[in-house]
Amino acid sequence: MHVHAVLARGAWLWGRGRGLVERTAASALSRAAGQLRIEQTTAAPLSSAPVKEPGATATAASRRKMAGKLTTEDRETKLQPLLGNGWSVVQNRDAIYKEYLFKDFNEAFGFMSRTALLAEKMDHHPEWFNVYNKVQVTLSSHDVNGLSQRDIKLASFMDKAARTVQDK
Ligand SMILES: C[C@H](O)[C@H](O)[C@H]1CNC2=NC(N)=NC(=O)C2=N1
Repeated sequence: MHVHAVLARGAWLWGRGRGLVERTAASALSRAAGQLRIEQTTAAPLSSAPVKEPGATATAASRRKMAGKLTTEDRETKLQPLLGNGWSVVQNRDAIYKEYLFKDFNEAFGFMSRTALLAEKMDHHPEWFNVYNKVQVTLSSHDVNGLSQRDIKLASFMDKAARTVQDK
């Protein structure tokens, strides 16, 4: 083969090789994107699943009561245990506050991820602030402008989630 023909064939093969690499990379990317879409599709029903609240089988009257502000009795029986576990009542607002400290960002974010899943299911979201290993949380129910049973439930869950990620 003439030297030019060899060079031309070499260049053609090189171009083909590059094309193959690019096509392989592109199909890997689209597979990854496809997986992402699948994950999003399968995750969607979970996040929009109806919430099974503890009061789901209660009467309409008791359901209304559960959704409302905590009563004085609730505050003694349900809020007190949280106040003995790092939560404090916010000044000038019917809300509770706690600061969680983790080993690192990974632990803090794991805690936030676990919390986010329940928060979305409950349609009840924490006000929170994270820097590195610290998560500051305020809980209150905007619709009743104060503390409700939902804050007790979310606070208790967050304490459990924090212990779970810290034990790992
Ligand atoms: C429209 C929507 O259901 C409400 O805004 C939800 C969303 N998340 C919420 N989160 C909190 N913490 N309190 C609420 O009252 C509340 N209400």
